[in-house]
Amino acid sequence: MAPRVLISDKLSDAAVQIFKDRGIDVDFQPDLGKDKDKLLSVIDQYDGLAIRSATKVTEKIIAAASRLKVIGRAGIGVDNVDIPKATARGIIVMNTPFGNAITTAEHAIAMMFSLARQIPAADASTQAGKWEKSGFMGVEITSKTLGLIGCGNIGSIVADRAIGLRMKVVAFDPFLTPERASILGVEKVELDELLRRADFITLHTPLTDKTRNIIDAAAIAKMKTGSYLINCARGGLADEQAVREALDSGKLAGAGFDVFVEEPAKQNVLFGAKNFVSTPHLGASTSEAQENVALQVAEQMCDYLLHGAVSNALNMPSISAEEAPKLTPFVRLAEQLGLFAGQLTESGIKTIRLEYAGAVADLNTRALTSAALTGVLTPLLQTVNMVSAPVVARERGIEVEETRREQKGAFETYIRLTVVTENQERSVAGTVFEDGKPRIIQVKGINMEAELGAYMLYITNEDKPGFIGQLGMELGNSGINIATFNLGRTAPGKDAICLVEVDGEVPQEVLERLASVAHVNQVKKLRF
Ligand SMILES: NC(=O)c1ccc[n+]([C@@H]2O[C@H](COP(=O)([O-])OP(=O)(O)OC[C@H]3O[C@@H](n4cnc5c(N)ncnc54)[C@H](O)[C@@H]3O)[C@@H](O)[C@H]2O)c1
Ligand SMILES: O=C(O)[C@H](O)COP(=O)(O)O
Repeated sequence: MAPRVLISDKLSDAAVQIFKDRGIDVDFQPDLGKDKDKLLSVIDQYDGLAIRSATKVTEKIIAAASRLKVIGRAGIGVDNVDIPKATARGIIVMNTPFGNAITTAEHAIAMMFSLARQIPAADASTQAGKWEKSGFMGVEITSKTLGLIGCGNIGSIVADRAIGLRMKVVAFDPFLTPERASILGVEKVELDELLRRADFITLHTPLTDKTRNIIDAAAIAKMKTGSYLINCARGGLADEQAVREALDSGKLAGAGFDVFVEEPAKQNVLFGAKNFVSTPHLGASTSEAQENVALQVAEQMCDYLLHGAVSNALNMPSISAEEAPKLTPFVRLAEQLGLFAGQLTESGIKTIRLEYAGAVADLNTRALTSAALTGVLTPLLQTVNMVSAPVVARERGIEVEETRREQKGAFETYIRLTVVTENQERSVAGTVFEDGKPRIIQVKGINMEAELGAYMLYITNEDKPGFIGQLGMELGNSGINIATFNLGRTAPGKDAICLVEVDGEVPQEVLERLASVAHVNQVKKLRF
């Protein structure tokens, strides 16, 4: 059955066409996202949800989204999605981090000019027939200092445009390296210095616990009298009440906001203040940007739903469409190794170690580790997947170690997974053969070569004559057909491991009989 996608926000038609062209069943309901109850009642019918900022993907929506695999945000900000809850449910959340960056940067620059020349107020006055030529004295932008708070994708485009306008640009961004600042031509400064020096301040950070109210009354007090504030990033970065007071007192000569604490902002403390310019979250609203983000989100969602390729996910390592076919058999192998070890593990896991040797070490090992963790954790928690497994492991205090090394030993490439518990350390290694099928090549240091079928028996025994015959007889007498049989041992007469693929479920009483066969130490059934 084709995957089903719901578009619940106003996205360009280009997205609908892409979903259709790629064989995905798509419902385009641009206003549905605003109706929480309606969304809640239909969300269980979809594998994918494409949104902008109007759809709020809350914990409740996620809990009801029993089929949902991917949430695609046609845009940048994902503060309308409960990412931890989506991650816990194994739902990928992806965005389009660059598609509307230029457009939003241009909006910030437009705000700056609007404020400097009071264009909206002058327009209203002129069209009202007042011709107040002396009432709208402006300021020049050339040679003024622009203070960027946040110098990522959008902030750096704003910097580039401002430098082109002959402004001096200073930036506060703890993650901006001096090298990057120098490439951009901006001066990296601390926040207090920025507040003190800037004539125009523009906000370009996400809304986090650290950035909420980054411009509050105390910050405004440090700003130059007569400076200007622009917020085209997120409502809540500036304290709206404090900004209103600063506009009223003249501390701020103007403020331009595209975003508000509460949206849609039908009423706001800032409305009506002198030289306050506002737009209704239009930062990304150009036809170019909307086409970009719609195309990109639709392509990304299709790639994931149809091929497992992951790009721009916020809660999962990327897997490109090119690497997905190469990676897929190793993902399967990593998961099988994890399932193998997970089913044999009965006490609390302290550490999971992954060793990638040979060519596999050059693949996307973060994705492979996520797959291996999924396998280990699945016997404990049925609902875990590649998105949620790393988080679940971290929450449970499991240490995950990854090493990569040159090829060593008989196989060109392999993955070894070791599970360390309170009581023991158990390792299992595997590779992918030419036929693309995963094989187990070593269990607890014992070499073998086994394909894993749906029903397996894992038997540890002493290597003594007659064991195989007796095992075969017990299974035969119980009507259980052996599909494949693989043996390995440390040395003749010593510890041995037997992996048997059978054609169906092995009942408990048969397991007990097998466990009582001479020289058998342990019998376990495994499912793959
Ligand atoms: N108005 C709109 O329509 C619109 C459109 C697109 C994006 N946005 C918003 O613009 C903002 C910036 O987007 P972006 O694509 O540039 O994001 P980005 O992740 O590329 O850049 C954000 C920058 O903020 C910096 N940062 C994080 N915490 C900080 C802190 N405490 N102090 C200073 N800097 C900090 C980061 O290091 C990063 O460089 C986001 O909030 C996004 O949601 C708004
Ligand atoms: O984060 C974003 O991409 C912007 O806020 C744009 O939001 P919108 O897609 O709802 O216009």
